[in-house]
Amino acid sequence: MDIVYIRDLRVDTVIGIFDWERRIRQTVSLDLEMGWDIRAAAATDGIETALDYKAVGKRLIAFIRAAEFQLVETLAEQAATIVLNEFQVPWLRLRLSKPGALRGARDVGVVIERGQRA
Ligand SMILES: Nc1nc2c(c(=O)[nH]1)N=C([C@H](O)[C@@H](O)CO)CN2
Repeated sequence: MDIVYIRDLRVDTVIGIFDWERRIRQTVSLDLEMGWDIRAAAATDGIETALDYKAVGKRLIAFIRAAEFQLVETLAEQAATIVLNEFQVPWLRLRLSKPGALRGARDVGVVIERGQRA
């Protein structure tokens, strides 16, 4: 299975378990690897058979901007569901990072894999 990816998609959102976090917007970063056979797109040189990473990115930006979850787990899971269901992606690996959330660490977060990898 080939992979179409998006790296370090940064979006401001309401995220966190503490009262002060409910009153501000914080930046999260998303890395996304999506299983996709790219041969048809390469053979035709047409976007019709490609997995359009711009369309995926725009959809996720809109969703994450409007979200108000407490946990990175919830945001990651729901973002993954959107990609699987709306873009016919059979498998994905998604890293959701929250930069600066833990003093001394660059970022924290979750990595999930969903779907069936061919
Ligand atoms: N597994 C998780 N642990 C923690 C989360 C989370 O979303 N998932 N969130 C927080 C706080 O919101 C923290 O990011 C504030 O700095 C703590 N632990």
